[in-house]
Amino acid sequence: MAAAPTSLSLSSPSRRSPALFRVSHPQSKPYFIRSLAPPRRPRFRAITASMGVEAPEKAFQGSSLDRMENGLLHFVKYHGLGNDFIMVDNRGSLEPRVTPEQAARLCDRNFGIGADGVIFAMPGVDGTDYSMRIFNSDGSEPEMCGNGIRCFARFIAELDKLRGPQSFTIHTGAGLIVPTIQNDGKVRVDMGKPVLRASDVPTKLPGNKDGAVVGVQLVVDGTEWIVTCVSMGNPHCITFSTTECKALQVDDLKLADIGPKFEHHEMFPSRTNTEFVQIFSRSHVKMRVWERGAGATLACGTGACAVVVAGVLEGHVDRKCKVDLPGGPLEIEWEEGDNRVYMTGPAEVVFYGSVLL
Ligand SMILES: N[C@@H](CCC[C@H](N)C(=O)O)C(=O)O
Repeated sequence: MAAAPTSLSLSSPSRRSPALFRVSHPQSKPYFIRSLAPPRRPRFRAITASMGVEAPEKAFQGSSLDRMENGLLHFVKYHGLGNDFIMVDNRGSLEPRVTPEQAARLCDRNFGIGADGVIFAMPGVDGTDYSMRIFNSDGSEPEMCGNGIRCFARFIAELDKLRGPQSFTIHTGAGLIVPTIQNDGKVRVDMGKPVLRASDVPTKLPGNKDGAVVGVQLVVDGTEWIVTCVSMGNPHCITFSTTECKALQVDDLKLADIGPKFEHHEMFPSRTNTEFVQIFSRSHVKMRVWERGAGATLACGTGACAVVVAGVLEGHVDRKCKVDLPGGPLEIEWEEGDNRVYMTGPAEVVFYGSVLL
């Protein structure tokens, strides 16, 4: 990303969203610099603010970028089924280069880059290849992120210039996670064993099945929802039905109304992610998610895993199941032999950029 640009073009001008500048150089792949919205927040400035859009070639002749290099954070924006992340190369330190407050500003879709979270690629600990930490778009720090870890694997492969199938051991807040980049570019992840004991999820709902909360009633906003609680390192509350409606039609839900009421419900001391699920068959479901700390997202990998675990426990689905999310499908398998959950899905680069913190 340090290569001197030879051309600059505006690719998506818009009044509300930040402009993307496509930067080309003969020796490198094209990359993008995102010009942020006018600097209403003083510590978060647009690096291209002084560059005239009308005369980009001239603006780039000078050393304005060089002079700004010190305060710049280089990043790559990735997404997994539309669940999008600002990926930061943090391999030099176990201390994130961005504070939770800065992360929330970077994730802002109007005043920042726009993302569901900021992910840091850090040195490994306890013999692992790498460590992953993540801040949600509200600045809170979750233990794990399923779509994020697929992006993480592709990001690491890109940083280390690795081609073809690769496996990594990643230390996360949810323990050891192992993503494998397949020949087709998709990433299959060993997501570990689901945690079901109520106090470990955590939920204050009383366990009704070997300490797990499976298909119990929870009143939210005056409706009796039937819920199952699963942790994939991070907490999930999954619902397929209410006492009045045996089969949810998820497109009918007012997610922005009901989602926060689950997230902040007193039964979830660490807040919760919530998945609303519609069953098509024993091997195919559709879900919408309200994420803790990020709101409605287009996909949630840990959520899709938790949905299949909950679906098996409630007797709705088989252990191998396709989960449709607003951003696309994930293949999930909860293996009987080792009790581990495996997730397979895509991870893609969106653009490369730099921003002044
Ligand atoms: N989108 C993620 C989950 C990110 C963390 C979540 N918001 C939480 O706070 O637990 C995924 O793909 O798993």
